[in-house]
Amino acid sequence: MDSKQPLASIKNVSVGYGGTPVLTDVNLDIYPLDFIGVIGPNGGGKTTLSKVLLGILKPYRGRVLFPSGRINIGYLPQISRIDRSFPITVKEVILSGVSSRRNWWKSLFTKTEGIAEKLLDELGLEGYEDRAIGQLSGGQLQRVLLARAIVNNPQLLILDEPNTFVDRNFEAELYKILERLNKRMSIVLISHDIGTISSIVKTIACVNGTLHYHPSNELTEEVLHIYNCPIDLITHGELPHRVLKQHS
Ligand SMILES: Nc1ncnc2c1ncn2[C@@H]1O[C@H](COP(=O)(O)OP(=O)(O)OP(=O)(O)O)[C@@H](O)[C@H]1O
Repeated sequence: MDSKQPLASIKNVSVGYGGTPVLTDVNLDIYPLDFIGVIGPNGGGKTTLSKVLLGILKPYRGRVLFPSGRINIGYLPQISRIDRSFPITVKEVILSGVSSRRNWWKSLFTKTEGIAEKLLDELGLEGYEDRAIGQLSGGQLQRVLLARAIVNNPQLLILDEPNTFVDRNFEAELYKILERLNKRMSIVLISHDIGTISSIVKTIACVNGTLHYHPSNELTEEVLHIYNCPIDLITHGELPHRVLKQHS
């Protein structure tokens, strides 16, 4: 694949809800094997950015282009949006991702046998395929949702706050998994946890009504100020710790 050609290209996009823009004049190119951390204050438009990439929201102005042709995009939604009482097994959740971007008749003839088990092995959840999702811990459910997001072997994986509700151990494991996946797919990682993500992402986008792209993973207070990205960086010991400013 030509790494000079973006997989996805957001061009001068303005988008929002009910005619009111949330994001204005956004530009972003996503290249093969990019790993972009998306940060910004609550309500700044991070999830809206992912919806416009996924084609769920249509821009008021501008366009989202896929210069190298149509691509598969995997999506890990915020876990808080998942109804855990829904009676569905781990395997059913993972396989529900298989047909979502294919024609129904194609999916009927696609060999799915063993795919869920293979992904569960890869993510350290072997033997969990027949469990109901209500019987999983937050970290286990995140892994299952990640398996669903990558079941189509996407070129681009978008994760919306995957570190919410997970403990520190799983968080470290998740980042290792993402580093491994990044060898075969581009990743867009939305997170409040700027201190931690800045050590694994390659570049950063600050989203706060518009988007400022920072072509490295090093962020200082000064850079955040220039980008008008109201996030405080506070250092605790070795790991930079972060606190988001409240809505004004
Ligand atoms: N379906 C919707 N209808 C109307 N307004 C919405 C809808 N979804 C989001 N919004 C509004 O759009 C703005 C941006 O929301 P979005 O979820 O993109 O922000 P975010 O940066 O992801 O926030 P957070 O960090 O809290 O997840 C917010 O003001 C939100 O209230």
